[in-house]
Amino acid sequence: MEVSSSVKYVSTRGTAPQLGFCDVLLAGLARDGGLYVPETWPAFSPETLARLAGRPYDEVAFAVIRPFVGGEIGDALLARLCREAYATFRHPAVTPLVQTGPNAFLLELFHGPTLAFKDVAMQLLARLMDHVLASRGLRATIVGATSGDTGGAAIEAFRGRTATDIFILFPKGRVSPVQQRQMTTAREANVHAVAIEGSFDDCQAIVKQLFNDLKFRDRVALSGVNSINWGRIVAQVVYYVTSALALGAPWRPVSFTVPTGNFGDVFAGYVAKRIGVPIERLVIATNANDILARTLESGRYEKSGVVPTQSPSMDIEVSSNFERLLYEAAGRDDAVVRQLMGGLAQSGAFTVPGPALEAIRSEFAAGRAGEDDTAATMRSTLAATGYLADPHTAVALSVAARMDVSAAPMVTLATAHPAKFPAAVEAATGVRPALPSWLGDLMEREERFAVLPNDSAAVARFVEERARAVAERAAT
Ligand SMILES: Cc1ncc(COP(=O)(O)O)c(C=O)c1O
Ligand SMILES: N[C@@H](CCOP(=O)(O)O)C(=O)O
Repeated sequence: MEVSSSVKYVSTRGTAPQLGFCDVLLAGLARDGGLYVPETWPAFSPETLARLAGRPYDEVAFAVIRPFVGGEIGDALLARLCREAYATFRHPAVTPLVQTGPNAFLLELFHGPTLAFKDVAMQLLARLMDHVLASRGLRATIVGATSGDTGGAAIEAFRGRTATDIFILFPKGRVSPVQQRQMTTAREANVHAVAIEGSFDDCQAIVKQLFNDLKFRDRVALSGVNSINWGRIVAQVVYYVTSALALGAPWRPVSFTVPTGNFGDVFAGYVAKRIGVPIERLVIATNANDILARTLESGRYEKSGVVPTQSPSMDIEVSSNFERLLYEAAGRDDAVVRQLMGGLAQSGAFTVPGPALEAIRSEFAAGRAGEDDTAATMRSTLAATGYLADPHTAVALSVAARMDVSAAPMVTLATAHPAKFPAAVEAATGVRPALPSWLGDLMEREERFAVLPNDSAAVARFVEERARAVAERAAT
Protein backbone atom coordinates (compact mmCIF):
# COMPACT_ATOMS: atom_id res chain seq x y z
CA MET A 1 0.00 0.00 0.00
CA GLU A 2 1.21 3.52 -0.87
CA VAL A 3 1.75 5.56 2.29
CA SER A 4 1.26 9.30 2.40
CA SER A 5 4.26 10.93 4.04
CA SER A 6 2.03 13.47 5.74
CA VAL A 7 -0.68 11.76 7.76
CA LYS A 8 -2.23 14.44 9.91
CA TYR A 9 -4.23 14.00 13.08
CA VAL A 10 -7.06 16.34 14.10
CA SER A 11 -8.65 16.88 17.48
CA THR A 12 -12.28 15.88 18.02
CA ARG A 13 -12.77 19.36 19.51
CA GLY A 14 -11.25 21.12 16.52
CA THR A 15 -9.13 23.81 18.17
CA ALA A 16 -5.83 22.03 18.90
CA PRO A 17 -2.95 22.05 16.42
CA GLN A 18 -2.97 19.30 13.81
CA LEU A 19 -0.10 16.90 14.49
CA GLY A 20 1.78 14.05 12.84
CA PHE A 21 1.92 10.52 14.26
CA CYS A 22 4.98 10.95 16.53
CA ASP A 23 3.69 14.17 18.09
CA VAL A 24 0.31 12.54 18.66
CA LEU A 25 2.03 9.69 20.51
CA LEU A 26 3.68 12.13 22.90
CA ALA A 27 0.66 14.43 23.22
CA GLY A 28 -1.82 11.86 24.56
CA LEU A 29 -4.76 14.23 24.93
CA ALA A 30 -5.07 17.17 22.50
CA ARG A 31 -4.46 20.61 23.97
CA ASP A 32 -8.14 21.55 23.56
CA GLY A 33 -9.18 18.52 25.66
CA GLY A 34 -10.15 16.50 22.57
CA LEU A 35 -8.85 13.19 21.25
CA TYR A 36 -6.77 12.84 18.13
CA VAL A 37 -8.04 10.93 15.07
CA PRO A 38 -6.47 10.69 11.62
CA GLU A 39 -7.74 13.31 9.19
CA THR A 40 -8.70 10.54 6.75
CA TRP A 41 -8.95 6.77 7.08
CA PRO A 42 -6.49 4.68 5.05
CA ALA A 43 -8.20 2.05 2.90
CA PHE A 44 -7.07 -1.58 2.60
CA SER A 45 -8.44 -3.31 -0.49
CA PRO A 46 -9.68 -6.91 -0.13
CA GLU A 47 -6.62 -8.05 -2.13
CA THR A 48 -4.23 -6.23 0.24
CA LEU A 49 -5.98 -7.73 3.26
CA ALA A 50 -5.97 -11.20 1.69
CA ARG A 51 -2.19 -11.03 1.30
CA LEU A 52 -1.90 -10.63 5.10
CA ALA A 53 -3.80 -13.85 5.86
CA GLY A 54 -1.59 -16.37 7.63
CA ARG A 55 1.30 -13.93 8.14
CA PRO A 56 2.91 -13.73 11.60
CA TYR A 57 1.21 -11.29 13.99
CA ASP A 58 4.07 -8.78 14.01
CA GLU A 59 4.06 -8.59 10.20
CA VAL A 60 0.34 -7.86 10.16
CA ALA A 61 0.87 -5.26 12.89
CA PHE A 62 3.51 -3.56 10.75
CA ALA A 63 1.26 -3.56 7.67
CA VAL A 64 -1.80 -2.27 9.52
CA ILE A 65 -0.01 0.43 11.53
CA ARG A 66 2.30 1.68 8.76
CA PRO A 67 -0.26 3.83 6.89
CA PHE A 68 -1.13 5.60 10.16
CA VAL A 69 2.52 6.49 10.79
CA GLY A 70 2.79 8.44 7.55
CA GLY A 71 6.48 7.71 7.04
CA GLU A 72 7.53 9.34 10.33
CA ILE A 73 9.20 6.11 11.48
CA GLY A 74 11.25 4.16 8.92
CA ASP A 75 9.87 0.81 7.75
CA ALA A 76 12.80 -1.25 9.06
CA LEU A 77 12.57 0.32 12.52
CA LEU A 78 8.77 0.00 12.71
CA ALA A 79 9.01 -3.65 11.69
CA ARG A 80 11.67 -4.27 14.36
CA LEU A 81 9.62 -2.58 17.08
CA CYS A 82 6.58 -4.71 16.15
CA ARG A 83 8.76 -7.83 16.21
CA GLU A 84 10.20 -7.00 19.63
CA ALA A 85 6.83 -6.00 21.12
CA TYR A 86 5.12 -9.25 20.13
CA ALA A 87 8.07 -11.43 21.09
CA THR A 88 7.06 -10.69 24.71
CA PHE A 89 3.87 -12.76 24.25
CA ARG A 90 3.80 -16.38 25.39
CA HIS A 91 1.64 -17.73 22.58
CA PRO A 92 3.10 -18.17 19.08
CA ALA A 93 -0.07 -16.68 17.53
CA VAL A 94 0.12 -13.74 20.02
CA THR A 95 -3.71 -13.45 20.06
CA PRO A 96 -5.06 -16.95 19.32
CA LEU A 97 -8.65 -17.84 18.48
CA VAL A 98 -10.38 -20.60 20.41
CA GLN A 99 -13.56 -22.16 19.04
CA THR A 100 -16.32 -22.48 21.65
CA GLY A 101 -19.32 -23.31 19.45
CA PRO A 102 -20.34 -24.04 15.86
CA ASN A 103 -19.90 -20.41 14.83
CA ALA A 104 -18.53 -18.93 18.04
CA PHE A 105 -14.93 -18.03 18.89
CA LEU A 106 -13.00 -16.42 21.70
CA LEU A 107 -10.12 -14.13 20.77
CA GLU A 108 -7.63 -14.58 23.59
CA LEU A 109 -5.87 -11.28 24.15
CA PHE A 110 -4.22 -12.14 27.45
CA HIS A 111 -0.99 -13.93 26.55
CA GLY A 112 1.17 -10.88 27.23
CA PRO A 113 3.27 -10.13 30.31
CA THR A 114 0.39 -8.89 32.55
CA LEU A 115 -2.35 -11.24 31.35
CA ALA A 116 -4.72 -8.62 29.88
CA PHE A 117 -5.42 -7.21 26.42
CA LYS A 118 -3.74 -3.94 27.38
CA ASP A 119 -0.34 -5.58 26.81
CA VAL A 120 -1.03 -5.81 23.08
CA ALA A 121 -0.93 -2.06 22.61
CA MET A 122 1.25 -1.13 25.56
CA GLN A 123 4.24 -3.29 24.57
CA LEU A 124 4.37 -1.50 21.23
CA LEU A 125 3.49 1.96 22.52
CA ALA A 126 6.37 1.92 25.02
CA ARG A 127 8.82 1.06 22.26
CA LEU A 128 7.43 3.68 19.90
CA MET A 129 7.49 6.40 22.56
CA ASP A 130 10.98 5.45 23.66
CA HIS A 131 12.17 5.76 20.07
CA VAL A 132 10.53 9.18 19.56
CA LEU A 133 11.84 10.53 22.86
CA ALA A 134 15.37 9.23 22.26
CA SER A 135 15.50 10.60 18.72
CA ARG A 136 14.51 14.04 20.03
CA GLY A 137 16.66 13.89 23.19
CA LEU A 138 13.55 14.37 25.36
CA ARG A 139 12.12 12.95 28.58
CA ALA A 140 8.40 12.61 29.34
CA THR A 141 6.26 12.25 32.42
CA ILE A 142 3.46 9.77 31.86
CA VAL A 143 0.39 10.02 34.06
CA GLY A 144 -2.24 7.34 33.52
CA ALA A 145 -5.49 6.24 35.12
CA THR A 146 -6.49 2.64 35.55
CA SER A 147 -9.42 0.56 36.68
CA GLY A 148 -6.92 -2.27 37.01
CA ASP A 149 -5.40 -3.54 33.78
CA THR A 150 -3.99 -0.52 31.95
CA GLY A 151 -1.88 0.31 35.02
CA GLY A 152 -0.13 -3.04 35.28
CA ALA A 153 0.45 -3.25 31.53
CA ALA A 154 1.83 0.30 31.40
CA ILE A 155 4.14 -0.23 34.35
CA GLU A 156 5.41 -3.48 32.88
CA ALA A 157 6.06 -1.83 29.51
CA PHE A 158 7.71 1.35 30.81
CA ARG A 159 9.54 0.18 33.94
CA GLY A 160 13.25 0.95 33.82
CA ARG A 161 12.98 3.07 30.66
CA THR A 162 15.25 6.04 31.09
CA ALA A 163 13.27 8.58 29.05
CA THR A 164 10.05 8.30 31.07
CA ASP A 165 8.70 8.55 34.58
CA ILE A 166 5.39 6.76 34.89
CA PHE A 167 2.67 7.59 37.42
CA ILE A 168 -0.39 5.34 37.54
CA LEU A 169 -3.50 6.36 39.46
CA PHE A 170 -5.75 3.51 40.55
CA PRO A 171 -9.00 3.57 42.57
CA LYS A 172 -8.11 2.53 46.12
CA GLY A 173 -9.70 -0.80 47.08
CA ARG A 174 -11.46 -1.22 43.74
CA VAL A 175 -8.96 -3.31 41.78
CA SER A 176 -8.33 -7.02 42.25
CA PRO A 177 -5.41 -8.03 44.52
CA VAL A 178 -3.52 -9.43 41.50
CA GLN A 179 -4.04 -6.21 39.53
CA GLN A 180 -2.88 -4.15 42.50
CA ARG A 181 0.31 -6.18 42.97
CA GLN A 182 1.11 -5.89 39.27
CA MET A 183 1.22 -2.12 39.81
CA THR A 184 2.72 -1.86 43.25
CA THR A 185 5.58 -4.36 43.21
CA ALA A 186 7.76 -2.89 40.46
CA ARG A 187 11.06 -1.79 42.00
CA GLU A 188 12.30 0.57 39.28
CA ALA A 189 12.75 4.19 40.32
CA ASN A 190 10.79 5.55 37.34
CA VAL A 191 7.59 3.77 38.45
CA HIS A 192 5.09 5.46 40.80
CA ALA A 193 1.84 3.72 41.72
CA VAL A 194 -0.75 5.92 43.42
CA ALA A 195 -3.99 4.79 45.05
CA ILE A 196 -6.63 7.51 44.78
CA GLU A 197 -9.49 7.81 47.26
CA GLY A 198 -12.13 7.60 44.54
CA SER A 199 -13.36 5.72 41.48
CA PHE A 200 -11.69 5.08 38.13
CA ASP A 201 -13.70 7.98 36.70
CA ASP A 202 -12.14 10.21 39.39
CA CYS A 203 -8.65 8.99 38.44
CA GLN A 204 -9.36 9.61 34.75
CA ALA A 205 -10.79 13.06 35.51
CA ILE A 206 -7.58 13.95 37.39
CA VAL A 207 -5.47 12.86 34.42
CA LYS A 208 -7.56 15.02 32.07
CA GLN A 209 -7.35 17.99 34.46
CA LEU A 210 -3.56 17.66 34.48
CA PHE A 211 -3.52 17.60 30.66
CA ASN A 212 -5.80 20.64 30.52
CA ASP A 213 -3.49 22.60 32.87
CA LEU A 214 -1.24 23.65 30.00
CA LYS A 215 1.46 25.15 32.26
CA PHE A 216 1.78 21.95 34.28
CA ARG A 217 1.59 19.89 31.11
CA ASP A 218 4.50 21.76 29.53
CA ARG A 219 6.53 21.96 32.76
CA VAL A 220 6.63 18.19 33.23
CA ALA A 221 6.38 17.21 29.52
CA LEU A 222 3.16 15.33 30.26
CA SER A 223 2.30 12.30 28.21
CA GLY A 224 -0.46 9.70 28.44
CA VAL A 225 -0.81 5.98 27.81
CA ASN A 226 -4.54 5.54 28.29
CA SER A 227 -6.59 4.90 25.20
CA ILE A 228 -6.96 8.66 24.79
CA ASN A 229 -3.55 8.14 23.12
CA TRP A 230 -4.07 7.25 19.45
CA GLY A 231 -1.08 4.89 19.64
CA ARG A 232 -3.12 2.58 21.88
CA ILE A 233 -6.06 2.44 19.49
CA VAL A 234 -4.09 1.80 16.33
CA ALA A 235 -2.23 -1.10 17.92
CA GLN A 236 -5.54 -2.64 19.02
CA VAL A 237 -6.88 -2.58 15.44
CA VAL A 238 -4.41 -5.32 14.52
CA TYR A 239 -6.10 -8.23 16.31
CA TYR A 240 -9.42 -7.47 14.62
CA VAL A 241 -7.56 -7.86 11.34
CA THR A 242 -5.72 -11.09 12.23
CA SER A 243 -8.82 -12.77 13.69
CA ALA A 244 -11.11 -11.71 10.84
CA LEU A 245 -8.58 -12.99 8.28
CA ALA A 246 -8.31 -16.30 10.13
CA LEU A 247 -12.09 -16.72 9.85
CA GLY A 248 -12.37 -16.03 6.14
CA ALA A 249 -12.17 -12.25 5.74
CA PRO A 250 -11.93 -10.34 3.48
CA TRP A 251 -14.25 -12.70 1.57
CA ARG A 252 -16.55 -13.44 4.50
CA PRO A 253 -17.88 -11.00 7.15
CA VAL A 254 -17.15 -11.53 10.83
CA SER A 255 -18.85 -10.11 13.96
CA PHE A 256 -17.30 -9.11 17.28
CA THR A 257 -18.62 -8.70 20.81
CA VAL A 258 -16.39 -6.52 22.96
CA PRO A 259 -16.48 -6.11 26.75
CA THR A 260 -16.49 -2.34 27.01
CA GLY A 261 -15.55 0.34 29.51
CA ASN A 262 -13.54 3.24 28.13
CA PHE A 263 -14.64 2.35 24.57
CA GLY A 264 -11.05 2.07 23.29
CA ASP A 265 -11.19 -1.59 22.33
CA VAL A 266 -14.51 -1.49 20.51
CA PHE A 267 -13.50 1.77 18.82
CA ALA A 268 -10.45 -0.08 17.47
CA GLY A 269 -12.95 -2.54 15.96
CA TYR A 270 -14.77 0.36 14.35
CA VAL A 271 -11.46 1.57 12.89
CA ALA A 272 -10.81 -1.93 11.51
CA LYS A 273 -14.16 -1.69 9.74
CA ARG A 274 -13.41 1.81 8.43
CA ILE A 275 -10.15 0.65 6.86
CA GLY A 276 -11.80 -2.24 5.04
CA VAL A 277 -12.26 -5.28 7.32
CA PRO A 278 -15.72 -6.73 6.61
CA ILE A 279 -17.29 -6.56 10.06
CA GLU A 280 -20.99 -7.39 10.14
CA ARG A 281 -21.81 -6.56 13.76
CA LEU A 282 -19.87 -4.77 16.46
CA VAL A 283 -21.49 -5.45 19.80
CA ILE A 284 -20.78 -3.31 22.86
CA ALA A 285 -21.07 -5.44 26.00
CA THR A 286 -21.36 -3.59 29.32
CA ASN A 287 -21.59 -4.83 32.88
CA ALA A 288 -24.05 -3.26 35.36
CA ASN A 289 -22.36 0.06 34.60
CA ASP A 290 -24.38 0.19 31.43
CA ILE A 291 -24.22 3.83 30.36
CA LEU A 292 -23.27 2.86 26.79
CA ALA A 293 -26.07 0.31 26.39
CA ARG A 294 -28.54 2.88 27.76
CA THR A 295 -27.21 5.53 25.38
CA LEU A 296 -27.72 3.33 22.33
CA GLU A 297 -31.23 2.57 23.51
CA SER A 298 -32.41 6.03 24.50
CA GLY A 299 -30.00 8.47 22.87
CA ARG A 300 -29.28 9.97 26.29
CA TYR A 301 -25.76 9.64 27.74
CA GLU A 302 -26.39 10.11 31.44
CA LYS A 303 -24.22 9.32 34.45
CA SER A 304 -26.02 7.50 37.24
CA GLY A 305 -23.13 6.58 39.60
CA VAL A 306 -20.64 3.73 39.24
CA VAL A 307 -21.40 0.49 41.07
CA PRO A 308 -18.60 -1.97 41.91
CA THR A 309 -18.88 -5.28 40.03
CA GLN A 310 -16.97 -8.55 39.67
CA SER A 311 -15.62 -7.12 36.36
CA PRO A 312 -13.99 -4.08 38.01
CA SER A 313 -11.97 -2.97 34.99
CA MET A 314 -15.24 -2.06 33.28
CA ASP A 315 -16.63 -0.04 36.21
CA ILE A 316 -16.54 3.15 34.16
CA GLU A 317 -19.09 5.84 33.35
CA VAL A 318 -17.06 8.43 31.51
CA SER A 319 -16.17 6.42 28.48
CA SER A 320 -13.40 8.49 26.90
CA ASN A 321 -13.34 7.07 23.41
CA PHE A 322 -17.06 7.51 22.90
CA GLU A 323 -16.00 11.06 22.02
CA ARG A 324 -14.11 9.70 19.00
CA LEU A 325 -17.24 7.89 17.86
CA LEU A 326 -19.43 10.96 18.41
CA TYR A 327 -17.05 12.95 16.22
CA GLU A 328 -17.39 10.41 13.41
CA ALA A 329 -21.15 9.99 13.86
CA ALA A 330 -21.67 13.76 13.83
CA GLY A 331 -20.00 13.97 10.43
CA ARG A 332 -16.73 15.21 12.00
CA ASP A 333 -18.46 18.36 13.24
CA ASP A 334 -16.20 19.42 16.14
CA ALA A 335 -18.70 22.07 17.28
CA VAL A 336 -21.20 19.31 18.06
CA VAL A 337 -18.55 17.41 20.05
CA ARG A 338 -17.61 20.56 22.00
CA GLN A 339 -21.26 21.15 22.86
CA LEU A 340 -21.90 17.54 23.98
CA MET A 341 -18.71 17.34 26.03
CA GLY A 342 -19.56 20.71 27.61
CA GLY A 343 -22.92 19.24 28.63
CA LEU A 344 -21.22 16.20 30.13
CA ALA A 345 -18.83 18.35 32.15
CA GLN A 346 -21.61 20.64 33.37
CA SER A 347 -24.53 18.33 34.06
CA GLY A 348 -23.19 14.79 33.69
CA ALA A 349 -25.35 14.16 30.62
CA PHE A 350 -25.99 14.95 26.98
CA THR A 351 -28.42 13.88 24.27
CA VAL A 352 -26.92 12.44 21.11
CA PRO A 353 -28.39 14.34 18.14
CA GLY A 354 -30.82 12.22 16.07
CA PRO A 355 -28.72 11.71 12.93
CA ALA A 356 -25.62 10.88 14.97
CA LEU A 357 -27.62 8.37 17.03
CA GLU A 358 -28.88 6.73 13.86
CA ALA A 359 -25.31 6.56 12.52
CA ILE A 360 -24.14 4.93 15.78
CA ARG A 361 -27.03 2.44 15.78
CA SER A 362 -26.23 1.48 12.20
CA GLU A 363 -22.68 0.48 13.24
CA PHE A 364 -23.14 -0.95 16.74
CA ALA A 365 -25.44 -3.11 18.83
CA ALA A 366 -25.22 -3.10 22.63
CA GLY A 367 -26.21 -5.23 25.58
CA ARG A 368 -25.73 -5.44 29.33
CA ALA A 369 -24.86 -8.35 31.60
CA GLY A 370 -25.71 -7.94 35.27
CA GLU A 371 -23.83 -9.64 38.08
CA ASP A 372 -25.98 -12.79 38.05
CA ASP A 373 -25.76 -13.09 34.24
CA THR A 374 -21.98 -12.79 34.43
CA ALA A 375 -21.56 -15.46 37.10
CA ALA A 376 -24.06 -17.77 35.35
CA THR A 377 -22.13 -17.35 32.08
CA MET A 378 -18.81 -18.28 33.73
CA ARG A 379 -20.54 -21.41 35.08
CA SER A 380 -22.36 -22.40 31.89
CA THR A 381 -19.31 -21.77 29.68
CA LEU A 382 -17.20 -24.02 31.87
CA ALA A 383 -19.87 -26.73 31.92
CA ALA A 384 -20.51 -26.62 28.18
CA THR A 385 -17.01 -26.16 26.82
CA GLY A 386 -14.50 -26.64 29.66
CA TYR A 387 -13.40 -23.03 29.16
CA LEU A 388 -12.73 -20.89 32.25
CA ALA A 389 -13.56 -17.30 31.30
CA ASP A 390 -12.66 -14.25 33.35
CA PRO A 391 -15.59 -12.04 34.45
CA HIS A 392 -14.97 -9.36 31.76
CA THR A 393 -14.98 -11.98 29.03
CA ALA A 394 -18.09 -13.50 30.62
CA VAL A 395 -19.92 -10.17 30.35
CA ALA A 396 -19.28 -10.25 26.60
CA LEU A 397 -20.16 -13.94 26.26
CA SER A 398 -23.45 -13.31 28.01
CA VAL A 399 -24.31 -10.42 25.67
CA ALA A 400 -23.12 -12.29 22.56
CA ALA A 401 -25.37 -15.25 23.44
CA ARG A 402 -28.39 -12.96 23.27
CA MET A 403 -27.61 -11.64 19.77
CA ASP A 404 -29.65 -12.96 16.82
CA VAL A 405 -27.99 -15.89 15.08
CA SER A 406 -26.23 -14.91 11.87
CA ALA A 407 -24.09 -16.62 9.27
CA ALA A 408 -21.08 -14.51 10.24
CA PRO A 409 -18.86 -16.06 12.91
CA MET A 410 -19.14 -14.27 16.26
CA VAL A 411 -15.81 -13.50 17.90
CA THR A 412 -15.96 -12.56 21.57
CA LEU A 413 -12.92 -10.74 22.89
CA ALA A 414 -11.36 -12.52 25.89
CA THR A 415 -9.69 -9.53 27.49
CA ALA A 416 -8.15 -10.94 30.66
CA HIS A 417 -6.82 -14.20 32.08
CA PRO A 418 -9.14 -15.63 34.75
CA ALA A 419 -6.27 -15.77 37.26
CA LYS A 420 -6.41 -11.97 37.54
CA PHE A 421 -9.82 -12.35 39.21
CA PRO A 422 -9.55 -15.63 41.16
CA ALA A 423 -12.15 -14.76 43.82
CA ALA A 424 -14.89 -13.91 41.31
CA VAL A 425 -14.12 -16.91 39.12
CA GLU A 426 -14.07 -19.28 42.10
CA ALA A 427 -17.31 -17.86 43.50
CA ALA A 428 -19.03 -18.46 40.16
CA THR A 429 -17.53 -21.80 39.15
CA GLY A 430 -15.90 -23.40 42.18
CA VAL A 431 -12.59 -23.44 40.30
CA ARG A 432 -9.77 -21.18 41.52
CA PRO A 433 -7.53 -20.29 38.57
CA ALA A 434 -3.81 -20.19 39.38
CA LEU A 435 -1.37 -17.59 38.15
CA PRO A 436 1.11 -18.90 35.57
CA SER A 437 4.34 -20.12 37.17
CA TRP A 438 6.33 -17.07 36.01
CA LEU A 439 4.04 -14.86 38.12
CA GLY A 440 3.73 -17.40 40.92
CA ASP A 441 5.38 -15.24 43.61
CA LEU A 442 3.47 -12.04 42.72
CA MET A 443 1.40 -12.03 45.90
CA GLU A 444 4.52 -12.35 48.07
CA ARG A 445 6.38 -9.43 46.47
CA GLU A 446 6.73 -6.26 48.54
CA GLU A 447 4.31 -3.43 47.67
CA ARG A 448 5.25 0.23 47.23
CA PHE A 449 2.59 2.85 46.56
CA ALA A 450 1.33 6.23 47.70
CA VAL A 451 -2.22 7.07 48.74
CA LEU A 452 -3.59 10.46 47.67
CA PRO A 453 -6.96 12.20 47.95
CA ASN A 454 -9.23 12.64 44.94
CA ASP A 455 -7.67 16.02 44.19
CA SER A 456 -5.81 16.95 41.03
CA ALA A 457 -3.72 19.63 42.80
CA ALA A 458 -2.41 17.04 45.27
CA VAL A 459 -1.56 14.69 42.40
CA ALA A 460 0.16 17.48 40.45
CA ARG A 461 2.33 18.32 43.49
CA PHE A 462 3.18 14.66 44.01
CA VAL A 463 4.12 14.16 40.36
CA GLU A 464 6.42 17.18 40.27
CA GLU A 465 8.14 16.32 43.56
CA ARG A 466 8.68 12.69 42.66
CA ALA A 467 9.85 13.42 39.11
CA ARG A 468 12.31 16.01 40.47
CA ALA A 469 13.65 13.60 43.10
CA VAL A 470 14.20 10.88 40.48
CA ALA A 471 15.99 13.33 38.18
CA GLU A 472 18.23 14.57 41.05
CA ARG A 473 19.11 11.01 42.07
CA ALA A 474 19.96 10.16 38.46
CA ALA A 475 22.21 13.24 38.18
CA THR A 476 24.31 12.43 41.28
C1 LIG B 1 -10.21 -6.93 31.22
C2 LIG B 1 -10.86 -5.76 30.56
N1 LIG B 1 -11.86 -5.97 29.71
C3 LIG B 1 -12.47 -4.98 29.08
C4 LIG B 1 -12.12 -3.65 29.30
C5 LIG B 1 -12.82 -2.58 28.54
O1 LIG B 1 -12.00 -2.08 27.51
P1 LIG B 1 -12.17 -0.60 26.97
O2 LIG B 1 -11.88 0.31 28.10
O3 LIG B 1 -11.19 -0.47 25.90
O4 LIG B 1 -13.58 -0.47 26.54
C6 LIG B 1 -11.09 -3.37 30.20
C7 LIG B 1 -10.63 -2.01 30.49
O5 LIG B 1 -11.21 -1.03 30.16
C8 LIG B 1 -10.42 -4.44 30.81
O6 LIG B 1 -9.39 -4.23 31.61
N1 LIG C 1 -10.11 -0.85 31.98
C1 LIG C 1 -9.05 0.08 31.87
C2 LIG C 1 -9.52 1.51 32.04
C3 LIG C 1 -8.61 2.45 31.32
O1 LIG C 1 -8.75 2.20 29.98
P1 LIG C 1 -7.79 2.69 28.84
O2 LIG C 1 -7.97 1.64 27.80
O3 LIG C 1 -8.27 4.01 28.43
O4 LIG C 1 -6.39 2.76 29.34
C4 LIG C 1 -7.99 -0.33 32.87
O5 LIG C 1 -7.85 -1.50 33.06
O6 LIG C 1 -7.33 0.48 33.45
